[in-house]
Amino acid sequence: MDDDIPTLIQAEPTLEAPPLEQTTSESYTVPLTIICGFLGAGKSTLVRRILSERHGYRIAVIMNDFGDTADIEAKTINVSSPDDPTAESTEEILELANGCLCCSIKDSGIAAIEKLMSRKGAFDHILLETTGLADPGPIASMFWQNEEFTQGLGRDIHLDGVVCVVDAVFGKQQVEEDRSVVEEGESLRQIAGADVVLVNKTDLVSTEKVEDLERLIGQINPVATIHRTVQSTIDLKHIMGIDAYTSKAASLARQTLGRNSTESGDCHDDTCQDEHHSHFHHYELRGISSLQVSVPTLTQEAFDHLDEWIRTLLWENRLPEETSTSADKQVLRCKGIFQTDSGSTYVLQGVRSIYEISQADDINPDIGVPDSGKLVFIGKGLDAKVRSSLVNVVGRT
Ligand SMILES: Nc1nc2c(ncn2[C@@H]2O[C@H](COP(=O)(O)OP(=O)(O)OP(=O)(O)O)[C@@H](O)[C@H]2O)c(=O)[nH]1
Repeated sequence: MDDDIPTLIQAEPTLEAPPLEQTTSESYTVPLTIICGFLGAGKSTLVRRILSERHGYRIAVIMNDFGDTADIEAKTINVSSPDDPTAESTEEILELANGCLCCSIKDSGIAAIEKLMSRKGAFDHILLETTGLADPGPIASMFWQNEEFTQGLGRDIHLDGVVCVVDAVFGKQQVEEDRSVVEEGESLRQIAGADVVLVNKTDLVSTEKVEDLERLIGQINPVATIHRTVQSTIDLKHIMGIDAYTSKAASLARQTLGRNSTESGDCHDDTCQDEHHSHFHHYELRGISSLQVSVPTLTQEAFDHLDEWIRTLLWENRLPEETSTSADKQVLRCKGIFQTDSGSTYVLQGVRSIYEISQADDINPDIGVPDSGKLVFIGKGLDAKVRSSLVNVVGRT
């Protein structure tokens, strides 16, 4: 494949779209959204819509190949390099009629993104479509808090969120029957790693079936926002600019974590025996489950213990009180919001072994201070022992 970058003609947005978060400062980085989803769930439909609709956003879409865009009219197909116009045609980047760019990722994702970034300014947001079988975790951690990445491409890009498209017709069956990997299905990992889940093809099933699937998704991933879609039609503000990996997401974190606690009946009492309350519904599928614990205001000492607890579990696959590591314990995603007695609010974000606890800097006074914090861990082997260990740590106030 030719390494040169084709010339692009800069296009203005066709419609006035709400501005995506952007500043003119040098430190501005382009948000990147990862789109994953079950086979046949509607990922290409979503991408095709984004590439052809007059939504007014300038989005660069990176996809596995251009096959899916064959029926989309490209405004310009740039096949030669500005430095070497005789260079062989590669069709690496297409500019589409609505101002979006489409970039192939046939060989290496990073190479495609590097090429794309030389066009920074021609687009405001990157969508990266993964194959139907991809687990988004390793891809997300490549773009988030990865030192090598941060020193290179990461200067220009930040991870905005992970969107998973789920088939409303076969979603439940796919989750329950997926045995592409022994013991742990990829579809489970896709839901576990998502910040937003689109339950697509809701035109084909009853409301009861959609609700049933949403319950299942909520049990696997209690912190993801779920939207119902037909033909993957969604207001793009729900999947872009969600800023799911920064402390700016405090309001969002509070919404999703708070929402879950109301909907699932979590009473914030870890000793509660009420079987209707979510923390006693230990839902587990092929070892993957979620663990939710409410957190009182923490002292600095308890904060330090919590940090150590998270570090030990994520990095060493064990609890601090255990001596041996266990491959059966693995955190795929964690999220949380809590306060300390110094009056600060902190947001926890984690993807696999990488995590960050950052001070929330956008507390919206209208939302108010939560009466209780919350931590959510999604992964393997998060059983009652792990739960009581965590409760013990955050209880040391
Ligand atoms: N009835 C109905 N059909 C849909 C909907 N969304 C997508 N489809 C159809 O479902 C089929 C699969 O959609 P795609 O968008 O290709 O799915 P995909 O996730 O990209 O598939 P893979 O790339 O093979 O994993 C296509 O025939 C779509 O037209 C929907 O909301 N309702």
